Amino acid sequence: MRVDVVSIFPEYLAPLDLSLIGRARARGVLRLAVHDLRTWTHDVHRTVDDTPYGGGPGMVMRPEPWGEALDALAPADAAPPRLLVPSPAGAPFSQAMAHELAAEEHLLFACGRYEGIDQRVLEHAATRMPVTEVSLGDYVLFGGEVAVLVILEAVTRLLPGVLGNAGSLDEESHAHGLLEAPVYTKPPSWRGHEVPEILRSGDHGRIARWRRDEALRRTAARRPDMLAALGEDLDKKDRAAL
Ligand SMILES: Nc1c(O)cccc1[N+](=O)[O-]
Repeated sequence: MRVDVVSIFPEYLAPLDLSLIGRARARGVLRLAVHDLRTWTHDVHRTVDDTPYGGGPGMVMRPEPWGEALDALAPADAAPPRLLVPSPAGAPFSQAMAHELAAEEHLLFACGRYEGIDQRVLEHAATRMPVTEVSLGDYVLFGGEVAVLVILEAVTRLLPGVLGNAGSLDEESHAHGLLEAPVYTKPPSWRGHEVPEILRSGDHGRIARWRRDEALRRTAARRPDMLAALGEDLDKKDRAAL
């Protein structure tokens, strides 16, 4: 997978050199490049923003640098990337979207700052590539860079060969519409708290049932919306756990 990220703060994306993402890049599973939007400015001050039409607080990111950046990173003679614009006005990011993005050949992230990017940039881009505004949640950040780190971590870990133990993808939260069950390790007793006996029984069938029941109970308590979405997918044993 090829990923390009455009930002006025490229150093914000430095964590993408670390850990599993760093290793995925070193192994060529992920070809990632971070670009400074100011590369595509031509004035002495390398201006990327201006005052908003219609008045109001703050500044808006100018269309010209973005237009040239997208022209350079998504040339007309190449297969178009999927443009992702982190924004509080975007579609909610989810594990399902992470799987969808993990299947893409080329992702192009545009990190907005200030009050956002001139809307015409997204309109023009949509004439030649898929454009998705995506939101991490209903709160306000300084810009899109932090969202890119979150999205890229969720996507990269789904790429073949990135996780040492691909099986861990099966039981984690949101993998099957439920929150994951609690986890324990040694020692069996710690500060008066014991590991549930079932987990030390060696009975893998009962352990799997216990984990499913705990996941159901957690999801019912913390995310009833997720449980409701499962609806008919719950069987009699599942319903007995609730
Ligand atoms: N919430 C927010 C923002 O305020 C700015 C950029 C991106 C996001 N977001 O992805 O949620």
